[in-house]
Amino acid sequence: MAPANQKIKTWDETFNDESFRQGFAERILLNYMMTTRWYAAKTQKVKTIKIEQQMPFEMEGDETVYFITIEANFEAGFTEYYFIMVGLVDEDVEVDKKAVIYNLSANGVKGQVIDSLYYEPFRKALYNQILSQKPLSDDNNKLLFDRGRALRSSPPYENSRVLGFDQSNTSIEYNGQYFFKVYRRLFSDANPDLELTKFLSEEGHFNNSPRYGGSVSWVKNDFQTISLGIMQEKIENIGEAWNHTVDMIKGYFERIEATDAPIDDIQDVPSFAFVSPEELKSDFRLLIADDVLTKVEKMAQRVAEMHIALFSNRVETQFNPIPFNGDYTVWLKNRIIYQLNARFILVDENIEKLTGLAQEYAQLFVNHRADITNRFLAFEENRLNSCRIRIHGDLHLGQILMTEDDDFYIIDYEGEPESTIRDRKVKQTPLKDVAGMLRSFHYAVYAVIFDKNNKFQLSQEALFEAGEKYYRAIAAVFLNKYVTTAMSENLDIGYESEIKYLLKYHLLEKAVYEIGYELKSRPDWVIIPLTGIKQIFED
Ligand SMILES: Nc1ncnc2c1ncn2[C@@H]1O[C@H](COP(=O)(O)OP(=O)(O)O)[C@@H](O)[C@H]1O
Ligand SMILES: O=P(O)(O)O[C@H]1O[C@H](CO)[C@@H](O[C@H]2O[C@H](CO)[C@@H](O)[C@H](O)[C@H]2O)[C@H](O)[C@H]1O
Repeated sequence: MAPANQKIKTWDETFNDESFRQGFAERILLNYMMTTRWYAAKTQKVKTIKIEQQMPFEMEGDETVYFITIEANFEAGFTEYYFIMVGLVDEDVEVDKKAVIYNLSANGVKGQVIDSLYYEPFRKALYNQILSQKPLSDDNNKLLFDRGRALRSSPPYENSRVLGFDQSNTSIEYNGQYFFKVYRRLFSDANPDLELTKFLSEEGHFNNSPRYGGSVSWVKNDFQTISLGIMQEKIENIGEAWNHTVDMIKGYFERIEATDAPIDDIQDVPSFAFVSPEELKSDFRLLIADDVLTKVEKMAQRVAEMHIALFSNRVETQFNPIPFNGDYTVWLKNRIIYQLNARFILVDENIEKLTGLAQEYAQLFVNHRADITNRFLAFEENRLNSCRIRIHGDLHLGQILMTEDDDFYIIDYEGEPESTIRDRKVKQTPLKDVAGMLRSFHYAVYAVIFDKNNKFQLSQEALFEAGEKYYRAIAAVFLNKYVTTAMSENLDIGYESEIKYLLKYHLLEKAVYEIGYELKSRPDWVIIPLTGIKQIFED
């Protein structure tokens, strides 16, 4: 085996050889990326691929890991950027199979080229670099390491592990207490997740979002800073609010069945009402369960507090609240109409593959094309006095972690996956997030009804009726608590009619977005947003 320093030299020379890097990107990296969860463009044909930027990171013992960005141009005419840290380890170093990109054999040196996140000594070095905040730079680029509030006391490195649930990102747990999310797909700007997590933690003093622990960013030039990863406090939790809500809804249907409660007699709360739990009839409260209402109120309170924090900076243009105006209206309508037209095409292409109720509702959606389009085009900013702020942008029950003491933490501020980075940062009404939450409760009701593993005695018609009553009651309790909390801190969301107007708008917008998301990622679920749209039109 070659001596260690020769190995290092060979790796450095090899990696800095332009023709090696080109072949590596085209023949090796692309194949490797196809095996990962985070490479989003698996179905797209790549036209060209290259290592766009690289920055060496020297570890103890002179081992070099390269931070690289990969530029992939697709035949369909778009470009995506990805991020990976690659290093060379000896053949006998045991690493997770998932991490091995390639077995290198060059100039008598053999080793494994790996995704270094899976290499503990590298994770440790990365952690220490964040604590030290020492930048790395060369002639063209700079990598910045920032340490935030959660790591202010510089807790020494103890241990780390790659967490199993990587999707679009890869997450590392440090010292059992910190959560480091590495962004795999890069935007040509700071990631909203980083901007908002840092703001809420360091400035907004919102306690129910993970405290900001630090970040790694690539500064390309004076105008472009690209987020590579964010360190944050790990929230001890008992799972996403989604799973708990689904269980709560199952409990509701089971109680109806167990008590033979006539569904017609269940209280009918009007759509978009603001109702406190005490205003619900006691027999309905028993069916829903009081602790469920308490949890719904707590979630509403936390969402309102997040918005109050995001509303708190009146000075910095990045965060200050602003009014509705013509530019926003043009942007909003263009974006929605573009998305809507794409949805009609997508539904049309898929309608024959759908069956039963899903096909029936998809046909209804297509038949309502003019009506839906007109609702979006009717947006009128002149009647709006409330403000726009930076918002979460993709809020739903899966973005809320529940704790053992029945509290809730809001995570993942990356925004809607389909939107461009610019669109994700446009200030919008906070009621868009509220609409996201209401859609999520509606989703949960129908996810329970359509889940074939649930063997309810009630007919589907009865489940729909009971489910809609449940949804309207939960939505009313959520809205009541949200609005009361928001108003107590003068969060400018407008008065009742404006609130309802904006909510209706964004509920429809969200459901249209969801049709596309479901048809592309889990077509069996498209029935849920289609039911949502039908319901919105019946209201
Ligand atoms: N700060 C945190 N503390 C604990 N768990 C977290 C934290 N942030 C994220 N998670 C866990 O990681 C999962 C994925 O995180 P998320 O931010 O939604 O990443 P992605 O955008 O890749 O889906 C969450 O559902 C949650 O279980
Ligand atoms: O969490 P992501 O940012 O990846 O959001 C995407 O995936 C979500 C599903 O995981 C999707 O949310 C939709 O399904 C949820 C239940 O699984 C439901 O709670 C949401 O209301 C519904 O929108 C989200 O739309 C998508 O952007």
